[in-house]
Formats: sequence, structure tokens, C-alpha cells
Amino acid sequence: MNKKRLAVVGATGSIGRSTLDICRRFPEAFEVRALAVRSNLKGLKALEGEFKPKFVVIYEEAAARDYVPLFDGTRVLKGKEGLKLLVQEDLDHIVFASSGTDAIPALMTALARKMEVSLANKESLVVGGPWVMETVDSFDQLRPIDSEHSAIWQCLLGERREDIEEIALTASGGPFLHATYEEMKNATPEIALKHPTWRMGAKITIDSATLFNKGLEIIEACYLFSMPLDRVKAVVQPDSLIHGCVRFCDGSSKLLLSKPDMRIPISFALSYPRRLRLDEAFHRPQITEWKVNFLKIDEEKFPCYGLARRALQMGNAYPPILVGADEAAVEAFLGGVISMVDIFPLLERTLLSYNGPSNLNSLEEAIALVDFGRREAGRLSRLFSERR
Ligand SMILES: NC(=O)C1=CN([C@@H]2O[C@H](COP(=O)(O)OP(=O)(O)OC[C@H]3O[C@@H](n4cnc5c(N)ncnc54)[C@H](OP(=O)(O)O)[C@@H]3O)[C@@H](O)[C@H]2O)C=CC1
Ligand SMILES: CC(=O)[C@@H](O)[C@H](O)COP(=O)(O)O
Ligand SMILES: [Mn+2]
Repeated sequence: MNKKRLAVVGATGSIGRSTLDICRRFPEAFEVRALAVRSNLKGLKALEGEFKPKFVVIYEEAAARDYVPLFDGTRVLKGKEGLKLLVQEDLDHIVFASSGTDAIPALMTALARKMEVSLANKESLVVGGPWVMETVDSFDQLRPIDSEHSAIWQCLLGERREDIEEIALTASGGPFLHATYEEMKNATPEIALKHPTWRMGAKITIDSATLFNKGLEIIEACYLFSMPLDRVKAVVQPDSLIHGCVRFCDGSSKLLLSKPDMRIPISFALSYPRRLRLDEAFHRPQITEWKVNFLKIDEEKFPCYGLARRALQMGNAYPPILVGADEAAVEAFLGGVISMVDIFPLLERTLLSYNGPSNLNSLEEAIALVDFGRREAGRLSRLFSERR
């Protein structure tokens, strides 16, 4: 079997490390040729030592100046240009596991070059869904890693589009599933960062606590599977054992169940159409341990979920604004500037402050609106904090 030559963008993060763990376990299947990070030089150095990539990309140019590669042969690329150049190299597959929106141009280049892509980064689809999807060549070129989307993708294998009635994503409900409003208002970042079922980066963990993550995932699913909003739902499944469900026109439903471990959807994206034999470290839940318990999302308690759905209905300009606004809002919460319950009004007011066209014509305009959302929510969060 030829080894798949991989690049991992966001190599030092939660998804990046899980991806590299799969590469570590299957050295006969994968060769790690390129690693990209934002600024974590220490983490990158350790990975360079282990995987000996041909080149590394450091997005923050100031940080890149201090990087002395371990091996003479390692090429160091920098900044935006570096990320774009990564796609030019001799690769079979790129994993987009970075946070934020910086890697969208590289994703577009990879897709346009018909390369295989595994996508964890949900912001790319929420911001650029229409343009990303029109560049995708085939069902298996863009392979979702986000657990719910991987589940739906797997449920759809071998099915006809016109037979799908409804798609349902599951939500864990986050750490505040049973909390009161007062408890959420007084929650410290430390409490909000304690996710009940998944270990993830800080930004997505806070999004899970407000259920904004599920709102983003609804938008991600609508674009990815080309489904109208009224046929894409989310339900709470507190154990995170079931990740997604598709209901078909004959009354049958398919569910995908696995232990909550991101290495499982990652391995499927990397090895599709094969499956890798993951060892007992992945503890397959026994059938008698399965709990098929679902709850409705409490939209009053978690208004960020509905706000994201509304944003998609309002036009393709609004999801990018929300993405930028939420980055600023989560940063303000983690920095102690606002309370967790301020995140919703901050996002809503940022959306309302936009008075440009509801529908955009280009990806560049969408990316510009992420910046608008970030700036506007940053400004509003300072006002919120003065009033506290
Ligand atoms: N964690 C999870 O289980 C899941 C995550 N996702 C999505 O996957 C993405 C990553 O999440 P997660 O792994 O939790 O995030 P982390 O915060 O753990 O890691 C982010 C990674 O992205 C890198 N990065 C950030 N900006 C850039 C850039 N401009 N260029 C190159 N690298 C960059 C960081 O580098 P550095 O270390 O140098 O800062 C780091 O390696 C997000 O979009 C998230 O929504 C989706 C489903 C599940
Ligand atoms: C692992 C994964 O895919 C995350 O996006 C997950 O969905 C977060 O958990 P919540 O269901 O709590 O948002
Ligand atoms: Mn998810």
C-alpha cells in the first residue's frame, strides 16, 4: 500500500494532536510531510522531532523568526503565504484542523487542485459554505471530521439524496445542561471549560457551553449536505454516544454510535473508504451500554442556538458576522470581561448593527464580514463591561 502523504494544519491543537496520534499508530499508512501552526514553537519542535516533516509553516511571522529547525532539511514557511505554499507541495491529503478563518484560502486552493481534504474547521463552511461547496469535486473529496458531520456523512454512504427526510445532529448539552440561569450568569471560565464528554480547545468548549457550537454545526450541515434549514435539527444526547441521525422517506433511520473520541471520525476521514483497526484503547461501548436517550434543546435557556439558525435564514452575510462576533465574545468571557450570559446579547446586537447586503457575491466579502463581527463585538463587549 502506498503511504498517504499528509499535511496537518493546526498540528498542535486538540484535533491536530489526535490526527497525529492516528499517524503514529499507522506509520505504514501515513507519512506526515507538513505541519502548520500559529505560534506554538515548542509544540512544533516536538512534532518536528517525531515526524520529521519536509516542511513546517508558522503563521505568525514574528514567532517564525525565532524558529530554528531541528533538521537542516526542514523548510520553514511563514505567514499567510506559507499556508498557501503548503498546498503546492507534493501531498495527497490535507487535514484542516486549525481554529478560526485564516486557513480558508488554503482550503480553497486545496479543493480547486482536487486534493483530498479532511475538514475539522467548521468556521470555513459557516463563513464560506456557498463558495467552498461549489469548489468541491466529489462526495469523498471533502471529508468531514466534526463528529456529527462525520456521522451524517457515514449514514449517507450509499444513499440517494432524494430519499433523505431529515438530518439530526446530537449535542451533549454542555456543562450547563441542568444549570439555572443564575448559575450560568456566575459561571467562571474554569467551570465553563469543563465539558462533560469531550476534551477540546478552549474556544469550541465555550461554544458547546452556550450551544452556539450546535448553531454553527447546523449551518455547517446545511452547506455540507446541501439541505434546507427546516430539515436539519439538533437534539441533546447527553452521553455523546450517538453523533448523528438520518431519517429516510421509508421510515427508516440510521444512527452512528461510537465512544466520544475524535480519533474515530479522524481515522475514517483519513482512510476512507477503508476503516482502520483501532485497538482496545478506543473501548468500543458494549451494546448493553448503549443509551438511546434524547432530549429537546431548551432554546430559551440556550438562545445562541436559535440565533445561529436565524442568521442563516437572514442571508449568507450573517453567519460570517456571527463567527467573528463569537470569537470576540468568547475571548471577552475567557478574559473575565463579560459573563457567559452576555454572549447572546453581544452576538445579537452585533448582527443587528450590520446594514449591508444580506447576500454576498464572494468569499472575500464573507471573510471581511468576519472582521466586522469581531471588531463590532469587541467594541460592544467593552461597553458591556463598563456597565457591569
Ligand atoms: N477539538 C475538537 O474535538 C473539535 C474541533 N472542531 C473544530 O476544529 C478546529 C480546531 O479545534 P481545536 O483543535 O479544538 O482547537 P485548538 O485551539 O486546540 O487548536 C487550534 C490549532 O490551530 C492552530 N492555528 C490557529 N490559527 C492558525 C493559523 N492561522 N495557521 C496555522 N495554524 C493555526 C493552533 O496553533 P498554535 O498551537 O500555534 O496556536 C492550534 O494548533 C476548530 O474549528 C473547531 O471548531 C470540530 C469538532 C471537534
Ligand atoms: C466533538 C465535536 O464534534 C464537538 O463539536 C462536539 O460536538 C462538542 O460537543 P457539544 O455537543 O457539547 O457541542
Ligand atoms: Mn461537533
